[in-house]
Amino acid sequence: MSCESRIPCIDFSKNTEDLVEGSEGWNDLCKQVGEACAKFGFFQLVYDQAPVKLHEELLVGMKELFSLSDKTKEKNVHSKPHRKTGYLAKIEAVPLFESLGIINAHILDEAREFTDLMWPNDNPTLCQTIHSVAKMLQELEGVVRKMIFENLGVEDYYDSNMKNSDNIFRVLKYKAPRNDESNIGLPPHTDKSILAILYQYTNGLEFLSKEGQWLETQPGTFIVLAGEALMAWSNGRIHAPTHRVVINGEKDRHSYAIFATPNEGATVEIPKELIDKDHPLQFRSFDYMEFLRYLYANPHLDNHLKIYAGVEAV
Ligand SMILES: O=C(O)CCC(=O)C(=O)O
Ligand SMILES: [Fe+2]
Repeated sequence: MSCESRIPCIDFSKNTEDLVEGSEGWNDLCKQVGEACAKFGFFQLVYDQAPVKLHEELLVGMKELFSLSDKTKEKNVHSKPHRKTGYLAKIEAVPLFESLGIINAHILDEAREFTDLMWPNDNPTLCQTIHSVAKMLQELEGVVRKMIFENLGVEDYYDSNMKNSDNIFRVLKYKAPRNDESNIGLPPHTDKSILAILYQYTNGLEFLSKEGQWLETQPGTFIVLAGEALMAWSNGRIHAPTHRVVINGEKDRHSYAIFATPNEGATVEIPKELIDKDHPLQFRSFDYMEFLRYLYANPHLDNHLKIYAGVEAV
């Protein structure tokens, strides 16, 4: 799989040894991942170990899922304050967009709870598919996070950081716009999560480069992107990129993603090792769920994190 040349592309499949911690390949990947996350905040990830069949099965299941009645999909109520764990649709600002989120679907019982809710008569195939994909992405996210921490020299924080996070697996659908509708599937935004790993079946996801250009990504590879929780935690060393979704063509667009986020009660606190004369403290410690509550209570604001937890330079 080739990548757009202006976008960092990191190959995890070249050699299985590369994913063995401490190997030469691992150290090289840590550097590539760390640099891409600092400079761009995202990269395309080649990971051939992901069976093509799994993406195809999930797409079939996703279409089945989205064709259920609204009443059924609305049963997937979000766990507060994470709106993204529930059913999101019919939002005025994003009329083409629809999504269903499941918290910790890498745990089989959680995936089953979701499919049982949608299909009281069972859908064991989709339950298994969701679980397998979420598990693969959850593991992959853990590897990427470890590489970032190693590259920043703060790997001692890795275990507690992982322990204090959850993941949200989401399937997303964007209706093809009618002639009189805008083709913006999701307007420009930054994610509030730690890291997301996303797969798009058709193109449409675009990133704003630091130079102000929109960069298109290709379908068929995983895309890793950093969110504001990681940007803040890293004292601004990791970039949380602005991105948007544009619907090209006349077909509905589907994607799926895992979003790692701090869990209930978790505090985002910058490690002391990442604060120095050249990198003064940018954010005070904050409770992540409280931040989300603030965010949802103030939808009219921009730059929530800076206002909520930013430390003025002295
Ligand atoms: O569907 C996509 O490609 C992107 C979704 C996204 O950016 C989000 O859910 O935050
Ligand atoms: Fe996003």
